[in-house]
Amino acid sequence: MTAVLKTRTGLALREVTLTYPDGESRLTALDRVTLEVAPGEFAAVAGPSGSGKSSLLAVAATLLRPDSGQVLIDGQDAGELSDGARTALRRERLGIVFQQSNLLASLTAVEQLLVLESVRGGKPRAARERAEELLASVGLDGAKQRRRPHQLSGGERQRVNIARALFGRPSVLLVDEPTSALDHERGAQIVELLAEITRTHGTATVMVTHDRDLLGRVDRVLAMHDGRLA
Ligand SMILES: Nc1ncnc2c1ncn2[C@@H]1O[C@H](COP(=O)(O)OP(=O)(O)OP(=O)(O)O)[C@@H](O)[C@H]1O
Repeated sequence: MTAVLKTRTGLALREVTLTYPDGESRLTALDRVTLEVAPGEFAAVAGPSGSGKSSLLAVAATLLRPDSGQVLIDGQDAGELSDGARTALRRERLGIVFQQSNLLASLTAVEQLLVLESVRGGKPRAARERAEELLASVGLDGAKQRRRPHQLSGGERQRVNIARALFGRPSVLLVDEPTSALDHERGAQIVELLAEITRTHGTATVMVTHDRDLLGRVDRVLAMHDGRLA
């Protein structure tokens, strides 16, 4: 597989404000949020329910356009791109792990990764090897790589999600509540895995969580309250 050379500077949000319609007025979900996460840095955004954590992730993922402010991925201002260019930026530079596992029920673990490659049009054999290596690196090997989602545990499904997010060699890895469906020990293992991935893959990683017990392994904790970062 030809590696795409990427200039990596990570993620930056500058004075980002996001509002939602709220009856006659608007609700401010993000209030002038500024944040930088460097390559190889593991940051957590923690805060109570409704404080704006998922909104922050959606804006960083370029899935929601802020009312004002800038979102920069490896220095590229997402707001200045066409829809097509923004989709390409997302595909080439972002890895996103959503709260709900959105694995496809009919596909095996390894196929969950390969389905992305069929979209990208790379070489099938190299892609399969890379998919198998990535799954092994997140702790799924052998027969488990050939299982479908319902034949895997919640923690194993989350590992497939993470491997899938890494498949496109993202610069920025965005992870929403990765441990919400897991017990404490398995949750801690997933956070440990994300810390290791951040180091070995050099991603700028942002994990959203409301579980303060899981913050021991991160480099930086950003506290979110009422749409603001402390
Ligand atoms: N699509 C929407 N339309 C209107 N208001 C919304 C929408 N999505 C979120 N909100 C509101 O924006 C605020 C921030 O929500 P957000 O989901 O970002 O918080 P959160 O910190 O992720 O919460 P949780 O931990 O419960 O997932 C909340 O007041 C929420 O009710």
